[in-house]
Amino acid sequence: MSELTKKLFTLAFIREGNRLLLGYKKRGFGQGRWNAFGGKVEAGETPEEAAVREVQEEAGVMVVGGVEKVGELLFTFEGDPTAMHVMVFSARGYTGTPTESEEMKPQWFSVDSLPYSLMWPDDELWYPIYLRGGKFRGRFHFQGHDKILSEKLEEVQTFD
Ligand SMILES: COc1nc(N)nc2c1ncn2[C@H]1C[C@H](O)[C@@H](COP(=O)(O)OP(=O)(O)OP(=O)(O)O)O1
Repeated sequence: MSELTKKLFTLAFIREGNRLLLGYKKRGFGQGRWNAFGGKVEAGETPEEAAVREVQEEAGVMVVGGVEKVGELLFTFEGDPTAMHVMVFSARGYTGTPTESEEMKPQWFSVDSLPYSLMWPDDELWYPIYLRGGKFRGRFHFQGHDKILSEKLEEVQTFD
């Protein structure tokens, strides 16, 4: 079996009570889907620093008080030797007004009516854990970008 190369990404949430800020991805990977904010971790950055930077670049708001890690996900795609290792964070606070960027169009959603049919198919499996304050670790193997062939998801207390 061939070796997988793992690339590190972030995904970060801005949440205010019962509403969650998502962005409509206008270009690139995941184009046409609503998602949290994130991208590649650059050389010399910690995942936390990358998460804060991506939120600022994509949603136009500044994270205040840092980010808390809430999840760790591994995505693999049939026929693709590169796995996406995604660290999921929740911002402790933010300042500023969400503003459309070249990559994302931000919009607030009620946590009770998230647009799951327009999001990645894995999201409706792990979002409920995040939304009730839990932490999780999961892996999802895709055929194309629409079909999950296999999955493993667990709620965890810590990430050590
Ligand atoms: C496969 O399922 C996925 N579900 C969810 N919810 N999010 C995913 C999934 N696969 C990837 N992602 C996330 C991880 C990252 O936040 C983005 C992809 O990052 P992107 O390619 O946009 O990285 P950037 O550094 O912003 O890229 P460019 O600046 O080169 O456009 O999707």
